[in-house]
Amino acid sequence: MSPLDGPAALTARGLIRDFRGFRAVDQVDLTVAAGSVHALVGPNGAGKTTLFNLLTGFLAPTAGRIELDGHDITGLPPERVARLGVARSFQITSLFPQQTARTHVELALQSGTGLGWRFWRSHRLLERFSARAGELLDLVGLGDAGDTLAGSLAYGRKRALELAIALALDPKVLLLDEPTAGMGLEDVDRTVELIAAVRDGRTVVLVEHNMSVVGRLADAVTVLQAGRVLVEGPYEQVRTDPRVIEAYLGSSEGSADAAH
Ligand SMILES: Nc1ncnc2c1ncn2[C@@H]1O[C@H](COP(=O)(O)OP(=O)(O)OP(=O)(O)O)[C@@H](O)[C@H]1O
Repeated sequence: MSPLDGPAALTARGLIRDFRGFRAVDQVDLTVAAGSVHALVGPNGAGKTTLFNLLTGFLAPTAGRIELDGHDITGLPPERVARLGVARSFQITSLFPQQTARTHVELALQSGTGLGWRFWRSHRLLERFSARAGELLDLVGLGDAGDTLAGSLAYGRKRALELAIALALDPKVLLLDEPTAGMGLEDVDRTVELIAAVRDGRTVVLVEHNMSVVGRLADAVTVLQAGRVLVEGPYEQVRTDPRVIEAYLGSSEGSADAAH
């Protein structure tokens, strides 16, 4: 059975977000099936990041409702949303260049929220988490980099570290914001394999521009345009939808695959 036939993990109904009169997200309905990989795609400015921020509590909606496993989480602050099991990958800017990869994961494990570094503790306390931190580093392919300073990691490995930090929360729903952005082909392939490995037992929502990555990972795709849902459905159906091709290429020729 496809996860798309099962229950929803995350839903949005009539979601609206205005910025000083400008409607960035406009009446969005979204259903993310439990256990699925669900991609959010769309041209620049379509509202993907804003929607992501709404789903994780980083922004409050102007109107509408968000449910996690059927429970209303609308308007909850990001810490609460994270504790309920929704984690997002960190941006590289939130890594501490002078701390090791292992320390980052230990701190995320001990914070219990996956959100941050506000409860800085002693190294002795952190040691409690070192075995689990090692497992998570192994999982994302950083098993050999535990003692490496985050600032010295290559770009693709920094992104892998962000993923390990997000996974420290053991989230039910993992949100990944452009996980392959700025990567060379090799790192893209590694990241796709990594996401395929960590999706087991979880729901993954990803914003992704690279349609080949979407095709390899996503069960379902929501295409946004000008803040609205243009098309939603299984990947194979969405990629050949004339409205999607039009939105990406501005003509009915070609295919969404060309829109990297
Ligand atoms: N804080 C803000 N204040 C005002 N306008 C905003 C704000 N955040 C986003 N917007 C506007 O909302 C629209 C949607 O932006 P958003 O970043 O969500 O799009 P996106 O689909 O993620 O684009 P991209 O692919 O370029 O990241 C854009 O027109 C943007 O300028």
